[in-house]
Amino acid sequence: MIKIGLLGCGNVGHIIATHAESIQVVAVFDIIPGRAEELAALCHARAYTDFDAFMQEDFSIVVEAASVGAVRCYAETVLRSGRDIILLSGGALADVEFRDHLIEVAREAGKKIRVPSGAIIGLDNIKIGQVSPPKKLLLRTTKPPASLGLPVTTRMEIFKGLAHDCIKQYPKNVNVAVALGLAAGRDIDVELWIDPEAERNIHEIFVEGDFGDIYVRVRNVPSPDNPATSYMAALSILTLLKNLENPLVVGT
Ligand SMILES: NC(=O)C1=CN([C@@H]2O[C@H](COP(=O)(O)OP(=O)(O)OC[C@H]3O[C@@H](n4cnc5c(N)ncnc54)[C@H](OP(=O)(O)O)[C@@H]3O)[C@@H](O)[C@H]2O)C=CC1
Ligand SMILES: O=C([O-])CC(=O)C(=O)O
Repeated sequence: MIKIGLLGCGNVGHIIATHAESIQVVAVFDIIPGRAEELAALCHARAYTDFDAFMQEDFSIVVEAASVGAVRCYAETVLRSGRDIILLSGGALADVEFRDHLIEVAREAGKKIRVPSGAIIGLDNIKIGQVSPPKKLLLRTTKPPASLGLPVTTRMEIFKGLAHDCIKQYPKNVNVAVALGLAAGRDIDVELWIDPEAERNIHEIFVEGDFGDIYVRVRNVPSPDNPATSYMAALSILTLLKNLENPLVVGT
């Protein structure tokens, strides 16, 4: 059974810890002691607020479900310790210098950085962009005001530009945009909308290239404990973990 260390005991951490079937959550880490202890009790793991002590535990992979800042703080140490890491806050990799450094560390350590599909669909074949760059690659994300904590009463665009700039302003809402860009091999255009009529977190992907064109729309149910995070993001990690050791790999 794969043993994991869970970095982040919030909304996604709870879903992973309480739905894990083919994995064992050995240790959990959060900056807030009460959160770590409560989650550890739920999944029979050990709770840590000291990262170095957490890293002494016996697990082979760290699942990050915390924040962009946590990735910057801890990912390198995880890789250097000889563990793989799954990054839900993949927005941290929008910083090219940090990304290149982390990839080099992973290469030296012989370990993997995995960025799951998270709250979006289609990362597998967007990778064709790495061999045939798309002419257009746009993500239009629409969220209800609660997801962004903004008291907006009419639909409005709050960001238009490149993913690497958007993630700086909205690190809890557009990790998907950075993941899309990592898959496609280039930064992508992003529109972020806030809509009081929207009941779901909606991601629309528009791609045009030599292959033809794509339109994908995902209408995500917000997570029960964090409306900014779509429930699908937690399911995506659970699925990644379930398939880690499967000899049959489906999708590009
Ligand atoms: N790639 C994707 O598709 C998606 C990515 N995400 C990202 O996944 C992450 C987890 O989401 P979710 O579970 O809903 O978030 P939550 O805010 O519910 O939980 C995150 C937990 O991690 C803690 N935390 C944050 N930073 C650190 C740190 N440096 N060290 C230790 N603990 C830390 C938080 O504490 P505190 O509350 O004090 O900050 C909180 O307890 C977020 O970064 C989110 O933006 C979410 C959805 C989709
Ligand atoms: O959950 C979502 O819909 C997307 C999200 O928050 C993110 O990418 O950071």
